[in-house]
Amino acid sequence: MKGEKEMPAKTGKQYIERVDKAKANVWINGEQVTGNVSEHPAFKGVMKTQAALYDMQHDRDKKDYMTYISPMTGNRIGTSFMQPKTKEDLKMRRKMMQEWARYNNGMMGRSPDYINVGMMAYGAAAAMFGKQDEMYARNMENYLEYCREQDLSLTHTLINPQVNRGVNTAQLPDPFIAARIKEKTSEGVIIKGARLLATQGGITDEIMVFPSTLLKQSEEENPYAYAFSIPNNTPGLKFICRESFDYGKSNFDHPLGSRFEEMDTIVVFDDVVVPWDRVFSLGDVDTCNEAYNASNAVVHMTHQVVSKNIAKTEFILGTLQLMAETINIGQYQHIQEKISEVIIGLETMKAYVTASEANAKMDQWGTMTPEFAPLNVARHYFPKLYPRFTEIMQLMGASGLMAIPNEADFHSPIRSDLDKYLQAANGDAYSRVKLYRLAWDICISAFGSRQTLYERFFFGDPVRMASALYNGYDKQEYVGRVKEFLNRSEEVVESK
Ligand SMILES: Cc1cc2nc3c(=O)[nH]c(=O)nc-3n(C[C@H](O)[C@H](O)[C@H](O)COP(=O)(O)OP(=O)(O)OC[C@H]3O[C@@H](n4cnc5c(N)ncnc54)[C@H](O)[C@@H]3O)c2cc1C
Ligand SMILES: O=C(O)Cc1ccc(O)c(O)c1
Repeated sequence: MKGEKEMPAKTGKQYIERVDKAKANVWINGEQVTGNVSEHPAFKGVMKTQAALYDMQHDRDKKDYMTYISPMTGNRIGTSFMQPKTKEDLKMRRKMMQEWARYNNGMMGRSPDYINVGMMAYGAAAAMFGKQDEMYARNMENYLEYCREQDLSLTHTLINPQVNRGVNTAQLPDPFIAARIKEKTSEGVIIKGARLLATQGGITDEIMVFPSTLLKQSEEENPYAYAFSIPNNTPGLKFICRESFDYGKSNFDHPLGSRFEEMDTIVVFDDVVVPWDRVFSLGDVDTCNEAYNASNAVVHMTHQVVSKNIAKTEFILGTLQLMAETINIGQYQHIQEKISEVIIGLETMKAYVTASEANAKMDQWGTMTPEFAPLNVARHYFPKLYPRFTEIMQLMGASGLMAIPNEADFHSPIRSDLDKYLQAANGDAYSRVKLYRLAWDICISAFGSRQTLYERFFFGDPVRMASALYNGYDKQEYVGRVKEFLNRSEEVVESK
């Protein structure tokens, strides 16, 4: 290992300057963002938060685990890019990811560590991309190094447009609805069509365009089989945003939406030229289908997800308990039972992560890899838990979730009414409304509803994921035990 050199792990300011300077083609509310994206009302809150995450890499008290020394360059870089070699490395990486997650209360699912750990795994497993052409393996390896040493932020897009899920992509009315390979030239590969749903689309440096839901092994699927990454400002690339859930309100009024609104974007490729050195796989259905699992990217990304969900559950638990204390409902048994459900969820998530780290093993790519089974179960379980958490918040909050005048009301002539009628057993009206506005932003607002949808779907369709779990799980040992038991009881009957 070389000695420690400069520190390219970037600061928040560098993050913002880089994204602003890139001037990606982002559309929102019928208009193209032409000025600095970080000053646009839809993005400025979340970019400020993301900048704060990057600044933690430079915090004197945190930098020893938020960053590490790159064995390749001696640079001090972000820990989420680290290839773990020991169980201690995994723990350090979790500590780093949870530091970020606790800052955003688990409300930013696509903080850059999510893709960084996936990219680390793809880069470590680069050899698997080189089956058809060694160049792809080299590209993958070089790209990981580039992301890591430049501390890039990445969005990603894996899903084809939701036009007709009853047919294969190739059978849609127009073969260029789902983004596909149009042409290969000396410059690179020309891609045309669209993909969904790039969260953080307009506020990152680059986009990773990887395969998702399994492609069928057939000639007609080949143009849809590819993996590449390009800068968000590549000519022809366009991000179409949904309406923003950051309405420009204060932190008091919209405590979460004003800070953590990540945005989701539809990605359009209008004859985008992907340079050859950014192509990791092309027309190779097999490699595309196996990349996610065989590289163990799925395992490392799930390690991030579950670590993040621990922070999110802690925050839900704290909010519920504070609500119970504020209006004095903690003594009722059903309230205790409901909060216990969240405690059980929290302890379960913690146990899954602990087990995955304790049973971690070195994989074939030289990466210390958490045990997948507990993490896999956690990623199936949380989409069921989280909607229940928000339901519990509604059931405990009741009218309190609607008796939430905003900050302007507290600075108006009706203040004395608010102080009198919205006071709480434990707290004045202002702090009680502040808390209940937070609860509203968790379980009712557009921001909160999107969080619930996110937890249900962000890792794939839960129905098909459950089928994959069912089909991949070895059940025969248990079937055998039952058969053995049934036979055993017959023997007892016969011998009587
Ligand atoms: C808030 C949010 C953020 C997201 N962020 C990202 C991101 O950053 N990057 C990214 O790439 N993706 C992202 N996604 C997309 C996510 O990966 C998909 O939502 C998920 O994979 C499900 O795919 P789909 O939305 O196309 O649903 P569909 O596949 O269209 O499913 C719609 C419904 O039809 C059913 N269905 C469809 N096909 C079948 C079938 N074959 N068998 C059984 N049932 C079927 C499903 O069960 C579901 O009920 C995000 C999604 C959300 C909601
Ligand atoms: O690949 C799939 O089908 C599901 C999937 C996995 C990881 C993601 O980040 C994502 O958005 C969707």
